[in-house]
Amino acid sequence: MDKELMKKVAGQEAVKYIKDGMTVGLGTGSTVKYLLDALGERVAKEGLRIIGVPTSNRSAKRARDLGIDVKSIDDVDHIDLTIDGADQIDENFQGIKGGGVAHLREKIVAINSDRNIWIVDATKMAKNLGSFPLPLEVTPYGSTHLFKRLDDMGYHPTFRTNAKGGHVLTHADNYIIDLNLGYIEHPHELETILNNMTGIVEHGLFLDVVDMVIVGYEDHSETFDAKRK
Ligand SMILES: O=C(CO)[C@H](O)[C@H](O)COP(=O)(O)O
Repeated sequence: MDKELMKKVAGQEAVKYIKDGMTVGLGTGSTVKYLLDALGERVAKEGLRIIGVPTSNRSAKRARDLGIDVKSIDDVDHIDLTIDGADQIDENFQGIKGGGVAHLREKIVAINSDRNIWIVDATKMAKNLGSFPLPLEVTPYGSTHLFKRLDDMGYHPTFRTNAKGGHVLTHADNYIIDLNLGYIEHPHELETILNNMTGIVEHGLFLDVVDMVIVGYEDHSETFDAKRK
C-alpha cells in the first residue's frame, strides 16, 4: 500500500475545486503538501489568482515558495473554501484533527470558511473515532493539574513530547495532551465536556464541520458529500 501516492491522488483531485479569484484556507500536513504542489502548478501555468490563508507556518512557507499569495486570516474579509487533511474520519464524516499540532488555527479557519473539504488517504476512514489519539491544545499554566483531571476521568492522557523529551509547542506556545480513548462512543457529548474544561484552548474533535471528503486510493479517488447522509 503506497500511502504517499494515496495522499497525492487526494490532493490532486481537491485542487480542481479551487477557482480563479477565490480566497482559500490552506490546511496543514503531508496530504496538504500535495495540494499545495498542485495549486502552485496551476498558479504558474494558468495564472490562477487566489489568496491562500495558511493554517500553519509550514504551509505558509511552502505556499510562498510555490508562488501562491498568502494572507493572514485577519487580513481577509471571508474565506470561500478551505482544504485540509484529517487524522481520522468516521462514517458520519466527523473528524479528529491535530496530529500535526495545528488544530487551533485549522478550526478557526474552518469555521470561518463558506465550505470545507478534507483530503485523506483511505487508511484514515474508520467506522468510529478514537483509535487515533485525540489532541488537546492546553495552556502550560496548570497543565499538570488538568492532566491529572483528565486521567481521573479515564481519558488516558499523554503529553506530546519531542525527540529531546521536551513538550511539543503549538503556534501559540501551548502544550499538546493526547487522549488515548480507543473508541469515542458519543463524540458530541465528549465535545461538550471538553469545551467546558478550563485550560483546554481547543480540542481536535471537528464535528459537523466538513462539507466534502475526498478519499485517495492508489489509482483513483472517491468524493463524498458529507452533508448529505
Ligand atoms: O490536523 C492536522 C494538523 O494539525 C492535519 O490535517 C492532520 O494531522 C493530517 O495530516 P497528514 O495529512 O500529514 O496525515
